[in-house]
Amino acid sequence: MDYIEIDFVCRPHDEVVTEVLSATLGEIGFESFVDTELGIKAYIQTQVFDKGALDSLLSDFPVEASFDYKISEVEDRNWNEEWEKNYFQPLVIDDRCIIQSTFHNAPATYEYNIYIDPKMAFGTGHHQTTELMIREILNEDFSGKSLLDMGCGTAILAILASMRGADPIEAIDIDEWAYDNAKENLNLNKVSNIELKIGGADLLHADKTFDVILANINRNILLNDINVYVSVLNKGGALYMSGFYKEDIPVIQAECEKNGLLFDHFNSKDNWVAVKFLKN
Ligand SMILES: C[S@@+](CC[C@H](N)C(=O)[O-])C[C@H]1O[C@@H](n2cnc3c(N)ncnc32)[C@H](O)[C@@H]1O
Repeated sequence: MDYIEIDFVCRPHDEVVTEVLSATLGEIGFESFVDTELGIKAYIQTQVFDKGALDSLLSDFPVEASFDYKISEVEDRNWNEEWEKNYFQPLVIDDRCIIQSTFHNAPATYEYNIYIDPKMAFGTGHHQTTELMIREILNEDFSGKSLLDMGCGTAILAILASMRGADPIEAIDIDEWAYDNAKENLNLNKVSNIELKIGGADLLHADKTFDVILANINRNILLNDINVYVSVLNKGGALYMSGFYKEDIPVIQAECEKNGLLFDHFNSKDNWVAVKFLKN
């Protein structure tokens, strides 16, 4: 999948401006953000990028600030290598779970030892949303529950859910890179009860339903697809979602309630949230 990188110079360059900028860019499809000396770099899938939407966002920016930006295309391979070298270090969550790559040699002495070679796929645990979802999985009993990991990326959540007893599991991602990478990671972790598929919510049908659905994607895709997720969620089942900010909870909650779900709780980190809803 091709990505566009936008290098923003922010004036003033302070935490409020960069946080509001990444939050509002997230609303128009930007997926990841890296701090730089003068502002941030933001990444979006080429096919989702809309320059008009970006310019109107900047001209209506809610905080006193001005911006210069430079757009460039990012080659998959360079992005991947740079990212792996610079950002992916072994990560321990709650002293229970370690996520590392095969090129790390951290001790694998935790309750859950996960190996992820991320390539271009999203999901090493380092993004706040992945970490929040991991915490949700660590805190729930998934034994014997059928589970769907929608937007699986590296399949990190499905792999941990499998280690926590979920079975059977389906993991779906719209991105071919993610599919290929998830397949490698299932082999690396010797997990054999996860069926991988490429696609979106159109792959979900009422003849195959789940006790648990995990969906760490983004606000707009979730809002669009919640009704489909609910249609394949069993009675008494749980829908966990992340990929959006605290201020998005009311609109996500309204869509869930419209589809008959009940709010259970949310968790947050750096303004990102993971939420849990139940189907009665
Ligand atoms: C934020 S990443 C999450 C990856 C991983 N589940 C995690 O928690 O780290 C979102 C993933 O959703 C995928 N995705 C985007 N739109 C989707 C859609 N409509 N249906 C399914 N997957 C989608 C992306 O390709 C990406 O791998």
